[in-house]
Amino acid sequence: MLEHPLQRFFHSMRAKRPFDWVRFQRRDLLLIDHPLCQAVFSRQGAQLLHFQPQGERPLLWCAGEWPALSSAPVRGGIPVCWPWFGSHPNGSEWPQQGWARQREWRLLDAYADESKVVVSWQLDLEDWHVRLDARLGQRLELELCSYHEEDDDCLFSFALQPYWRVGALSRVVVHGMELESARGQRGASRIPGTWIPRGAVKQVLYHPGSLVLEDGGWNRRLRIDKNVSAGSVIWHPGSRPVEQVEPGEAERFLCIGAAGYRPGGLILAPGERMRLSLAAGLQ
Ligand SMILES: O=P(O)(O)OC[C@H]1O[C@@H](O)[C@H](O)[C@@H](O)[C@@H]1O
Repeated sequence: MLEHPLQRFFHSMRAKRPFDWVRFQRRDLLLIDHPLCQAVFSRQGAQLLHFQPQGERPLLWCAGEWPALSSAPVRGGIPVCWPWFGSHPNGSEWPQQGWARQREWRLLDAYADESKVVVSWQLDLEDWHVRLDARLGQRLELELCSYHEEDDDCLFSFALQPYWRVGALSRVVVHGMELESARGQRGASRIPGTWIPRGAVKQVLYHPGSLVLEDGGWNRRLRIDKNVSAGSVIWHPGSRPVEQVEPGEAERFLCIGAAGYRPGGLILAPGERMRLSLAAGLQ
């Protein structure tokens, strides 16, 4: 059995290296096959759906069956939430997590050399612009940069919310939380800061450091870095049924990402560039 539904393209690889396109479940997919990694982006949402460093198991989880409606977001990989994260501050009729996941992005650039693959995507929606730069090798690095050309300051938030593939959620421990629980306290570094996911979780933590996802099931440690000003978004549905997650599949992922977010939203001035970065690699 495949450990990721998109590994199928590399098992039967007739693809041109390092880049090729396929049409799959009503989406355009950019396949990347490089000596350092294999990866798949969807043009819809500029979503990195699959990433597997050479010699390792996949880092990302992705649903096997995608919505028939091609504008509906695929669950899995690294969704780009933009230009708002979570619910829209003004109304529930707006799509959860913004427009970016539904739209077709423009591929700006894709090239590779011995040490990396670089892929850049852009989405322009009237006066709003966002660019995603990805650098892939043994680890992955993503940077989002956004600005708008409205006349006034605007409410804004964005996030990269990865679904990390784990051997078994029940054997996961997350390290690095001590930085949050310790904020402002003396002797903080002595607080043992491990967190064991149990049940549903939905949180944004503010701390300057990295988190480490230790996966006892696959016996590996994933280090997750973000830019200092970003929050760490942590999400899992627990036993609640969620679209595109088959029974038992929720045991195979945990979302830990980066969010440029504050309750009520951030203010983005006209022309101001706001960046969000996320990097991850096995230790
Ligand atoms: O189902 P979606 O839109 O992909 O979002 C997944 C989850 O993402 C989290 O960030 C939100 O806090 C949850 O409310 C949401 O359910």
